[in-house]
Amino acid sequence: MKAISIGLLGLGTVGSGVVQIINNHQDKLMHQVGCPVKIKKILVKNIDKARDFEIDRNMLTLSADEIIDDPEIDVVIEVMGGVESTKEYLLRAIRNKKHIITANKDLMALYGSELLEEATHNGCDLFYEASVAGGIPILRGLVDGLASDRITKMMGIVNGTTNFILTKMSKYGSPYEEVLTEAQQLGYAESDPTADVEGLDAARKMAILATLGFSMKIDLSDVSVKGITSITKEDLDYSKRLGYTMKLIGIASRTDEKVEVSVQPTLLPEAHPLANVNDEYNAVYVYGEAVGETMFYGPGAGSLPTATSVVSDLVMTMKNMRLGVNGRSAAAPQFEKCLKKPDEVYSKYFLRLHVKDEVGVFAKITTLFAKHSVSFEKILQLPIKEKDSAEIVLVTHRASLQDYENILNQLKDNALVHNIKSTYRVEGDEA
Ligand SMILES: NC(=O)C1=CN([C@@H]2O[C@H](COP(=O)(O)OP(=O)(O)OC[C@H]3O[C@@H](n4cnc5c(N)ncnc54)[C@H](OP(=O)(O)O)[C@@H]3O)[C@@H](O)[C@H]2O)C=CC1
Ligand SMILES: N[C@@H](CC=O)C(=O)O
Repeated sequence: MKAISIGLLGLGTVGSGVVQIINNHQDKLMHQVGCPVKIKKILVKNIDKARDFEIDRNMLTLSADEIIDDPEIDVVIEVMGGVESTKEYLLRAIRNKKHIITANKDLMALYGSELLEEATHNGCDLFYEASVAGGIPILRGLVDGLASDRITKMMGIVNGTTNFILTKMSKYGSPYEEVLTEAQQLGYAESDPTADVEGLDAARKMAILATLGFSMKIDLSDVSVKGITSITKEDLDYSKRLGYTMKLIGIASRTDEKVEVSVQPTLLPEAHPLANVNDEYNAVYVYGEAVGETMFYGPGAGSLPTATSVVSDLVMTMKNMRLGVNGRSAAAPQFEKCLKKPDEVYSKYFLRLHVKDEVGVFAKITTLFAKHSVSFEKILQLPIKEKDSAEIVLVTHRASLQDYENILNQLKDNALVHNIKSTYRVEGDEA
């Protein structure tokens, strides 16, 4: 019985997990697909690098061509990262009739449709389950499990690194830099962690989720993004005091055929299930018109969890090979994209202001909000050390983004306001 031959691009955090699962689960794979699975070659950047697991050095190569042009290799697994040259490697591999499995959300968010089209054209599979939420089978859940439903909203934590950082900062008061280093050491962060902390990694995942969930081509540039770098200890303390937990939340919502996709630090009521998703764990709520509310939960990053998704894609590809039905992993988007305008996006907002400490200031601020029909759900007014200043911390009732941005602009120009310290979205009381 001929073994399925794999070429692996990358042997880092995810790649080493893939090797481990394929080697340790041979019996299970054999049972699932009816033939052995063998990794033939592995592309790395540095052959002499010390690795904390055993690997036959003869399997390692510095030349991608040895994998892409090898006619014996059936499936290319890409876990090296990068965009432009990685895209060229995968396009060439597809044209050489190799099936592709990738964990690369940077690539899929930017060039997913082009790669999927090329794969379909060449009768090849292209699966990318690990690109969103690591070990959680969310893409298959959307595309297969909820295939019969109309998805209206997806909301969740889709970046393990930032969830790890926010958990440690708010629960234990750990310093940001220290926890980021820990997340890097644990293999959760991207090679350049800026993508994690600036929200870009989560935005790529939300673009992929929204494209699949809404059958609409959502581009990365359609996602509004704010990361966690400006969150302060004071913000976390005030959030707690008001009964909230801060999380980096991605939302993709659709009303009629208009959509909003965003990633931003968000306050959730402490009892909200997403508020209790901690460390590197991810969770995504998916609301369907027929099914109602579903929640997908699990490890969002790390070697073996992510590799589990990669190898599950491999099993799917091999089953398709046995049935002779490869090349059907892409479904063309069904709907035209129409993004919501700021006056169609509604939320509550947390706002922290430093104002002049004088009689009547609070009433004047309230009046400014009231002019835009925005009222407050919670409010704290506190003296601060700075001379002549007071701090106001408030949470609004639901308001349109347009109204809220107009209010912020007026506050910036108001002589009573010394400083707008921070503002965050507040979610979680309604679907
Ligand atoms: N880490 C995680 O938890 C998750 C990661 N992902 C995605 O999986 C992919 C891999 O991530 P991860 O394993 O963490 O990354 P690592 O940095 O740990 O590993 C990258 C691997 O690719 C090799 N490599 C990188 N660039 C090149 C190049 N130009 N030529 C040849 N080899 C190269 C490296 O070689 P060498 O070993 O010699 O340095 C290394 O083995 C990324 O797309 C990431 O976004 C997805 C979900 C979760
Ligand atoms: N850096 C990513 C890895 C998985 O996609 C994360 O932290 O979620």
